[in-house]
Amino acid sequence: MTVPDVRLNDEAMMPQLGFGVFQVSDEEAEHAVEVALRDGYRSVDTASAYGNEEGTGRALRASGLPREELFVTTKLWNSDQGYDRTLQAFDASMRRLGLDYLDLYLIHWPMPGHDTYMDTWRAFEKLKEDGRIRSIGVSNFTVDALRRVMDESGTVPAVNQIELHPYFQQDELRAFHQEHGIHTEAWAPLGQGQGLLDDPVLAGIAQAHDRTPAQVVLRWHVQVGNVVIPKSVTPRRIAENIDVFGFDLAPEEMQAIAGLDKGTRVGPDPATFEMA
Ligand SMILES: NC(=O)C1=CN([C@@H]2O[C@H](COP(=O)(O)OP(=O)(O)OC[C@H]3O[C@@H](n4cnc5c(N)ncnc54)[C@H](OP(=O)(O)O)[C@@H]3O)[C@@H](O)[C@H]2O)C=CC1
Ligand SMILES: O=C(O)C(=O)[C@@H](O)[C@H](O)C(=O)CO
Repeated sequence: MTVPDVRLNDEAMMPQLGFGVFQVSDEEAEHAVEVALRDGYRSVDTASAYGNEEGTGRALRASGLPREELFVTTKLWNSDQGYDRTLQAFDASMRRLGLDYLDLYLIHWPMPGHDTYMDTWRAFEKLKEDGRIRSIGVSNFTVDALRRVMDESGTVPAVNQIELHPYFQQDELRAFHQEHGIHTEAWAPLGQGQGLLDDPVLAGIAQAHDRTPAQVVLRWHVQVGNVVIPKSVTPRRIAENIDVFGFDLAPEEMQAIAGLDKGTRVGPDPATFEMA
């Protein structure tokens, strides 16, 4: 299974579908990433906060795949924000991953009340200038935080990784990303497996294509243009989730899914999430 790439605003290419490892132990991540890489995934999304960078790194090395065929993302946790702390946290993540460069580094949350994301971003720019990171981006950033990063640094984040699924479609933020050349990456693309996958509209579309509701949701993301990083530790689902490039949703099916938006999150609100 080959996944198409998207071109980021710094000209780097990123697979449109990757593999997420939130809420997966280090050992489980090693096994799940090995399965995913065998099934054709080439992009992996981890974070220092997930506690599984080491297992992820072991699986990447065990795959024997050339480094340039892999796209690895990790994230700077909230308690490491600030210029010097970021440089140290990056080194620690790279040691755990066992990599000598990173494809994409994200500020995990803006924590606007702490007011440290600008210093953090300057460290990201330095790491990119030094060739240690290919692309720098953010996660859970609001329009206000994105504007400030762009206005004060002059650098446009390559990616904003945000909660996004049919029940929480983020039209306004996606439009802002499009206007400024920021790529939208969807976390919890399957709504974290809660409720969404039982939706009767998705069930009907899935039945019409002889696919599963999860495949329909992931196909919707792909056709909308999002980068997606579904997580699973179940081998059958890992294979199913990457098998979404052999069918198309019709305009009326895309429209029906657009109509499912409830504006309800499964995760924290970035405007107020300050956990450090
Ligand atoms: N930047 C951020 O703040 C955040 C980033 N993320 C990133 O995004 C990734 C994806 O988001 P995540 O929160 O994990 O949620 P997802 O939307 O990917 O859902 C994962 C859940 O769905 C289940 N599932 C997966 N595939 C299927 C399927 N085909 N059919 C039915 N159920 C399925 C999984 O079960 P099982 O594993 O048991 O198969 C798991 O319970 C994370 O792993 C992480 O990398 C996530 C949260 C926040
Ligand atoms: O998974 C992530 O990447 C997250 O940041 C979230 O899970 C977040 O830490 C959270 O949900 C805390 O309750």
